[in-house]
Amino acid sequence: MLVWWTILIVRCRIQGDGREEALLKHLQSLQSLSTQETSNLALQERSQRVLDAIHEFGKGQNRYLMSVGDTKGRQVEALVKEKKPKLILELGTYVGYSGISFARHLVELHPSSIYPENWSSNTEEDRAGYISLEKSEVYATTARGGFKLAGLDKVIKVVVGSSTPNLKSLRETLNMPKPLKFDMVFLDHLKPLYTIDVKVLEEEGLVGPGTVLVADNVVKPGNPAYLSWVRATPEQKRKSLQAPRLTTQPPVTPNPPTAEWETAFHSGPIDETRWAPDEAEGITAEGDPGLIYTSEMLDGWDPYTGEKDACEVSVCTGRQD
Ligand SMILES: C[S@@+](CC[C@H](N)C(=O)[O-])C[C@H]1O[C@@H](n2cnc3c(N)ncnc32)[C@H](O)[C@@H]1O
Repeated sequence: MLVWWTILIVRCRIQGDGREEALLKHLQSLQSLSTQETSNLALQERSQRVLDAIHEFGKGQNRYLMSVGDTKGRQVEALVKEKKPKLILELGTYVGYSGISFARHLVELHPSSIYPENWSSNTEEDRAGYISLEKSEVYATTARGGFKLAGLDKVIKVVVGSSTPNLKSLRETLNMPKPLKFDMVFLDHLKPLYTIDVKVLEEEGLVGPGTVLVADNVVKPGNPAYLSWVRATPEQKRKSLQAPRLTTQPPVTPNPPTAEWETAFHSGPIDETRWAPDEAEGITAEGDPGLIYTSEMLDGWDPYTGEKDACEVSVCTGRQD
């Protein structure tokens, strides 16, 4: 488990070894993705061609791409169609696979909404759109290229920078007046940042009753700190916040077996929810412990290795004062 954490952390920190730039060149060279070939296609078919081409590229030697993949991706797509979110936030764009998979449904679901190119425009308008945060400029460039080929460059806005400080200022960046919030958030960036970043979103009112949180990789490598936060009751969360914040990282623990979740929660969310990693850049947050989520795992598997993995889907159903 520790090995997986380490691999994922290292993977997520690096700017790539050139495979992501190579992917963009490859996509742009494919005749099947040229404007000539795709301009008459429906959005679903056009975007699917790009997804298939990304997936095929990732099968090559030393070309593993850390995308959500087909099985988990389709489950989240079904959720998008069911919940009909207007505003979706993604943490961790990478080369854009998940962005293409999920954002392509927005246009069909909300054909008469405005997809602002410039988010500083009129805040009264009925906005829909997909905002994706990515730390690496290199990955963001590849993703933007893919979004254009898929016909989604007007629907998806990529914000480049580190998640935690950018989430703090996101309401301002997007000129989103209160109480406007995200209807869906897909967390797929640095795993130890999930908990602190959700707490920042809760504090900023960018998630709240009605929001659906979807967190990838909660089995491989596992994320007990995050699961503790979204599965705890308001009482448990309030109690845990009375304990002092941790200044050093507690030992990384695997997900407890299902039968032991209750015990793990017995005295509030486990220790890691009170610790923020260095990558949070000094930002701390207590979240909004009054928010109530119903939370469960959607089982799936890794697109290339076939290992079991899952997304945690947490629907915020209300607030207890
Ligand atoms: C697993 S990949 C995302 C895969 C993508 N969602 C998909 O399914 O196609 C994780 C991404 O998170 C980015 N990342 C890591 N730490 C980040 C941070 N603090 N803020 C924003 N992005 C970060 C990495 O650069 C990487 O592109």
